[in-house]
Parts: sequence; structure tokens; C-alpha cells
Amino acid sequence: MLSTYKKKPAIGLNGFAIEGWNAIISLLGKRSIGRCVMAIDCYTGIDHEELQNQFLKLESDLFIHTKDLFISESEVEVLTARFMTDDVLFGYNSNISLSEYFDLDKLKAAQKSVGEASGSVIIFGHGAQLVAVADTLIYADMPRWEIQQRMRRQEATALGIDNSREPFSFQYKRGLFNDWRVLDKHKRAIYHNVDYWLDTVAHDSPKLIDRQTFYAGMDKAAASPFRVVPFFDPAPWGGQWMKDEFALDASKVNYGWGFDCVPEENSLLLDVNNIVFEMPSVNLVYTKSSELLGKPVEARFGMDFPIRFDFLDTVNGGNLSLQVHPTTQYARDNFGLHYTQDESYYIMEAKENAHVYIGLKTGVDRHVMMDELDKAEQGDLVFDADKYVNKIPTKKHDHFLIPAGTIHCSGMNAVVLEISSTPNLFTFKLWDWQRLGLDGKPRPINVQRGKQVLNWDCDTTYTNAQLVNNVEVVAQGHGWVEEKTGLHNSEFIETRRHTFSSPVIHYTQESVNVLNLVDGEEIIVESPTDAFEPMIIHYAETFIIPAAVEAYCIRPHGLSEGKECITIKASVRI
Ligand SMILES: O=P(O)(O)OC[C@H]1O[C@@H](O)[C@@H](O)[C@@H](O)[C@@H]1O
Repeated sequence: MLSTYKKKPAIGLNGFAIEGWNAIISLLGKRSIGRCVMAIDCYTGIDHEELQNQFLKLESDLFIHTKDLFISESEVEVLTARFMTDDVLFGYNSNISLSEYFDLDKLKAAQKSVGEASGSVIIFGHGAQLVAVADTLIYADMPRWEIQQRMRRQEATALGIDNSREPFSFQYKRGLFNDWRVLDKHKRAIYHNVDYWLDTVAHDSPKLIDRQTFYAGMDKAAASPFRVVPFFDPAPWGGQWMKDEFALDASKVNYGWGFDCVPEENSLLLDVNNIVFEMPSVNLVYTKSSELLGKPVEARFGMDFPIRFDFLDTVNGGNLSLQVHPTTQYARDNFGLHYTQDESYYIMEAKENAHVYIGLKTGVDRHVMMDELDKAEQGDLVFDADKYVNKIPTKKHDHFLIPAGTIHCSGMNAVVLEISSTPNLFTFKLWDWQRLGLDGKPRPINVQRGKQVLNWDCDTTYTNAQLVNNVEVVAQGHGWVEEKTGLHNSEFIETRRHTFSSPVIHYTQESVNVLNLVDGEEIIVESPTDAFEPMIIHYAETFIIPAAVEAYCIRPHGLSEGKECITIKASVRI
């Protein structure tokens, strides 16, 4: 089958971009002559040695690596212990600042030597800009998905600690709860000072763009429909649908997850005169928050992109773990989250026997059920999920609403488009069907935490009335129908489904819109006022419309011309 799903969407623009170390070092060499300070600040995940070796070629009179100015690794452990916690999966969101990683005496001595230097100075490493205000500031960025690949290959070190030998889940936990928060806070403070952005995702093929090009890319993305770069990962329950549909690596055992819109973790590509520059898409959220999110959304969520779209593929795979997500207060008290992991499952594809587990059966005895889950966690019992949880047969276009506290999981042989709030780690597994994780070990079960957040009022009656296919027609016209499909009234996301064979006008209404083409081969997104370039979208592609776009028109296109297509759109309820 020929896949139409685009895996490398890029925003095209003209600007300044160069590629290759020779070109980059030669350009920067011209800016590093005489009495001048150049700082190369960076994110985690970069190859420190590779970058240091390249910048040493500039033969500066003084070269400072900020790692030599940091407190010791054991002091970093102490500094971060409260946020790392003893839990194997969950930490607490850190409020540490990057300046706390510096040994003050060493920092002062370095600052003195920079002040006294008569020639060129290079300061390299995390927080380089905190050592001295540079004449030229370069930021070596790294998207989180690439960092995770490097963590798995033991190639990445954490902020102030070399934890590359630790299991991936520990490295990820330190990144998510501490390092990336610390570095994002620092990056937000220096965006406007950065002269050049450096992309070293592809080893040996670095790219550099300048400040004007960076902002031209941000301006364009914040004013047009765009896509982020999707990424895919195997899972213990993973399936085979995405492999074919998206033409993924056939040699992989399966693909479970497809992350199509998690801007904290996805990349954004800028195609600058045919040089494709990769950066974390969160740069757009941080530099264009009100244009992208909309002012009322920014007022509520700050610089968090609150909507997540991802795929869960269980076709010829298994059931997800039977699970529950924390209530808002629990997530706030225990993990320092501002909002919790509210979810929904939009069914993209379903084989004949597909089903979703959701909500408790009416009349279950909570004490007996919890006792059995406890025993199952100890390995003393095989938990009978069907006895306690509603198992609902499903078909394409069903929409299940899953507010925090709802027991749930997708069964095998379905493709779920998750339309959820952004947090995605906070899954309390209650039962994992006696199955091992991909590393051959049982995955952590959290019955004790689950007990504290399970919504026992969510029985069969409640589930059927409030969580399954709560569909209502809200508007229609010639050749189109708009339906509200959710989410539940205790979740902040609004979803609208449009079924159409003729053009449909949409309004962002001061919220970022996230959409997916859930039926039909191809549509085109256009501006009624020619304010942005038209964008073609194929089946299953997720795309983002910044709030600042205000009005946009979607119609069937190409192979779908004149045929019926269906989009699902999510926005923040204001
Ligand atoms: O990998 P398991 O725990 O089976 O779950 C798979 C996924 O299920 C979904 O409903 C979400 O809650 C995800 O956060 C979770 O990762």
C-alpha cells in the first residue's frame, strides 16, 4: 500500500542557513576576532565532545567549559533529590534555576578571567550565557524525542550529572521533571539574545540559522496551519496498522505509539532555502504563545500547549494496561502538575472484535475489587477485568470520553486517536494482563495510587450516559454537518466533528485548534483572505491552526474532490 502520510512536514521560508562544520566554524571564526566573547549555550542531549572539539578549532585565547564551573555531581544529586523522589516513574516538577548549578566561587573566578581577557573568549556549555554577556550567542538546541533516542543508546548525559548508564526510564524521569524544566526556563529568558541557532540532530551534518531566520520561521508558523514531526515507538501491546499506513520500519516488532502533536516533545522543521533545520517545536510555544495558543488559553495555561494528539495502535497487538489517571488535586499534590491527564479515545480504525474497557460495572464491590487488584499485583491472582469493568464493542468513529479517575484501556485490534490533555506519563497501571514490558521485566503497577483516584461513581449507567458517543449535531449546511462529540464536562477540551463534501469555514475563536483527517484521503486548508499558503492534509495527519489565524476553510481536495471527508477538531473551552 502506498502511504500518503507525510512524516517530515516542514515550514518553507527564505533566510540564512548554512550546513556542515566547515561552513559554521568559518562563519563564526569571523565573529571571534580580537577582544570578543562568544557563548555557546546548550540543551541536554547534544554531543558535548563533538561540539567542544569543533569550537576549539576557533583557537580562542580563553576557552571555558561551564561543566568545570558546576557544583559536583553529588551536590547536584542533593539539589535535585526533592524533585527526583524515590518513585521509579514519577518525580515532582522542579522549580530549580540553572544558576543553582554553578559553584559561586568558580563562577566568580571565571567571570574575572573573562573580564581580564585581552583576546577572544569562548564559553561553552549549559548556562554559558550566565557566565558573561556574550558579543555572539549561539544556542545548540535539541528536540526531546532525539534526546530520548540518545538516552536509550547511553549517549546523553543529564544536567550536571553523567547518568548515561542508568536505565532509560530514570534518565527520562530526570529530564522530564527536572533538567528540561530548568533549561526551558533558562532558554525562555535568553531567546531574544540568541544570534545563531545550531541544529546537531544529524551527526556530522550540523546546521546553523541566524536570529532573523529563526523569528521569520516562528512568525510564519504562528500565522499558518502547520504540522510537527511525528514520532513512533513500539509498545508491549503495540500493533501493525501504523507500520503499513505510515510506511514505518517494517523490521520493528510493532508500533504502539504515534505522537503526532505533543509540542513539548516533537520537532518543528524549517526548510530554509532547502536546508532543513530541526528544532524543538516548544520554541514556537515559548516565543509565540499568545498568537499560537490564543490569549485566553495563554492566560489559563501559561506557555503550556495543553492539547495532545497521539495514536495507540493495538491491531494484532494486545490490550493496553487497565489504568486510571490522577485527579487534578492528586496530580498537583504529588507531581506538581497544573492540570492533569484527562483523556479521550477517538476510534480511527477497529477490527471486528475490537472493544474498549471503560467505567466500572454497576454494583461492583469496591473492597473485593481492590483486594483482588492487590493480590494480582503480588502475583497471587489473575485479575478478571471483565467481571468489574464494562467491555464495550467499538467501531470506527466512536468517541470515548475519559476524565481523570475513570478506569479504562483500549482493547486489542483498534487504532485510537487520543485527544487528551498534554501530560502523558501519569498512568496508574492497575493490571497488565500478566505481560512483560519490552525489556522483559514486569512494568510498574500502581494499585495503591490508583485506589486514591478511582471514580467509583463511574458505573455502567454513568458510563453509557456520559462517556460513550455523547454526540450532538450543533450546526449544518449544504454538504456539511458539525457535531459536538465531547469531551466530558469535567475536561477542558471541546471536540467538533465535521462531515463534509463541500467547503467548511472554521473559526479559531481565540483558541489553538488541533485537527485530524479521520476519514477521506485528502483535504486542503485555505485562508478566506489569502493570509496564509494553502496546506494539503492527508488521511490521519494531525495539523495545528494557531489561534491568530482566526478563519480558515477546509474542503475535500485531490482524490477526495466531491467526496465525503471527516475531520475532528479540538480546542480549549473558553
Ligand atoms: O502502556 P500502557 O500503560 O498500557 O498505556 C498506554 C497508554 O494508554 C493511554 O490511555 C494513555 O494513558 C497513555 O498515557 C498510556 O501510555
